[in-house]
Formats: sequence, C-alpha cells, structure tokens
Amino acid sequence: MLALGKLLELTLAGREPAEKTQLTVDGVRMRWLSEGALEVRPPEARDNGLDLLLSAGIHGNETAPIELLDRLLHDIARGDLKPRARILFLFGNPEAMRRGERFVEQDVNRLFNGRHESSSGFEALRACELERLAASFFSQPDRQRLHYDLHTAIRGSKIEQFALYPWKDGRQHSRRELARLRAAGMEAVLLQNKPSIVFSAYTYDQLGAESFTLELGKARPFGQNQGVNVERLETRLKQIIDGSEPPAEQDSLDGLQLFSVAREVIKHSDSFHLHLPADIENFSELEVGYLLAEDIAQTRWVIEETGARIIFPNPKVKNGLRAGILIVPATADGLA
Ligand SMILES: O=C(O)CCC(=O)N[C@@H](CCC(=O)O)C(=O)O
Ligand SMILES: [Zn+2]
Repeated sequence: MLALGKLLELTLAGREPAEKTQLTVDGVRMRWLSEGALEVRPPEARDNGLDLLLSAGIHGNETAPIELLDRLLHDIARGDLKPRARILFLFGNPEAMRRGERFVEQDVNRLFNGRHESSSGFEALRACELERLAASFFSQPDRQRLHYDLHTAIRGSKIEQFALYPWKDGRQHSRRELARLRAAGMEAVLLQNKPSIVFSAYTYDQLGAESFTLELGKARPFGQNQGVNVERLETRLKQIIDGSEPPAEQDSLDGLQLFSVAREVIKHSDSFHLHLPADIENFSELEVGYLLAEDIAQTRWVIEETGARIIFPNPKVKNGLRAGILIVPATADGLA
C-alpha cells in the first residue's frame, strides 16, 4: 500500500510524510496537505463532479469513525476502491486522538463559524486550519458538495445511529439527502433550526455543502469497536466514492424518524445541576412537568413539550456551552 494510505499511522505518530504526493496504480492522486489531512483526486476522465469531505476524530476518543475512514483510505491506496469523487479526508484533532481523549484544552467542535477567532490555544488554531482546509477543498465552482462529520457518542442511545442536519436561514433541508442517510443506516435525523458552532454547521452555512454530523454508536478506544456496526454506512460511502450509488428514486424515508430541536440546555454557571441519572441514554423520553435542570438565579428547566426527549446530556461542559438538547418529533413537511 502507498505510504499516504497510512494517514492514520502518520497522524498518530505525529509524522510528516517524506513524499507529499503519490499516484495509485489507477492514476488516483493522493496529496498530503497537513497533519491529518489528505486529498484524493480521481483521474480527470473519471471525475463525476462530487466533492466529498469525510471527517472524523474531531473528538479524539471517538475511534470507530476514525477506523472507518482508515479502511476506506487503505482500499483507495491499494486500488481496491476506485474513486470517481474528489475526497478530502480529515482527522480533526490529532493531539486528542494520540491521547485518546475527547479534547485536550477545549472542544474543537465548539470553535467553528468564527468562534476560534475569540479563543486561543492549539484547538482554536486547529479549528481555524480545518475551516481553511474545507474552504479550499470546496472552492471549485459547479461541483456537488457533501460533508459527513463522523462521531460516536459519550453514552448509549435508544436510537443507535442518527444524523444532525445543520440549519441556515432561507435554505431547506433536502429530502434526497435524508433518503441517502436512511440508505446508509441512519435511523433518525435531528433537523436543526438555528445557527451552530460545530464543523458540519460551518461547511453547510459558509461553504454551501450538504453537511451532517453522523452519530454511529458509543465511543470506545481503538480496536474495541465490535459493538459499533457501520456496515451500511461503509457500503454507502463506498458507493458514493466510486459512483455506484443506486439512483435516488430507489431511496425512501421509510423508517426514518425526524426530530427538531425544542430547546438547547445551556450551562451558565458552576451551580448548574442536571437532574438525570448518570447512565441515561440518548433519546430518553421526559414527561411534561419534569424538572430537568437548575442553574444560578433560580433558573429552572422544566419540560413543557409533549414527546420531548433528551440527547447529549452532559453537565461537565464548560460554562456557556450546550449541556443537552431537548428534541421533539418532527414531520417531513418542510423538506425540499
Ligand atoms: O455524546 C455526546 O454528548 C456528544 C457526542 C458528540 O460529539 N456530538 C457532536 C454533535 C455535533 C452536532 O451538534 O452536530 C458534538 O457534541 O460535537
Ligand atoms: Zn463527537
């Protein structure tokens, strides 16, 4: 296999490759751009006009998605997977990956859409670099732009695999993209309804990509991801990469649960207290009247919404950040 196909090894070792560009037997060009960043370009005659950004390791301890990207890259480097799409592979937070931690100083996925400018430290610098790499990758006109930012969650989930679809004023969520996600094994999609500071929100909002955060299961260390079944996603990604995806009409939304955000629970102070068991699963239902959280100045979060569920509850986040999302069932009415 070509050395650049070992992007994960290079990244974990903190090494820069001696040769920055390599050609596979099929004439696919691989170009190392920066730590954890590799561009794959098919020969011009095979290029189908899709620019695909695949990112993982934005949180360093979420290893199943990192291993998935590593397998795809190996297949391309060996010539077993012949891309027709142009691809940017990104490992988001190499230092956190080396340490096996979600982040080192601060969560990279809270530093996009300009947030890194009012922050400091290497994670702020990395968020800036990731924005620059994505912007440069998605700078070519008249091409389709697709971004999947792959994650696993801190806790177990009643719905194992789901996507979060960013929001932008005046832009409708795409039915076709949702059907594609369903075919990739996603069981639910959370349709966001306000701007956000995560990576997928940046590429959706600023770069015009169809972008998603995908949650694939529970976070585990490298080599311990037998419980995370990414088979359907992997098959679909291979089809997207080599242009063999079934026609869009064959995809449907059947079985896909849609949710929208009712409220984001923001932790304002060290007095924040979340009234949930430590082992509560994502998508757990909460009854109307339930006291979910309390914070300074007698702030109380009481459930008012029928059918409310909680995802990503985390009282340990820094003050000012999201400590959970309250979601409610949604319909497909507003889709384009
Ligand atoms: O399990 C958790 O609490 C977090 C899992 C995770 O990292 N999720 C992403 C979601 C990004 C989005 O809102 O699109 C995150 O919190 O960064
Ligand atoms: Zn994550």
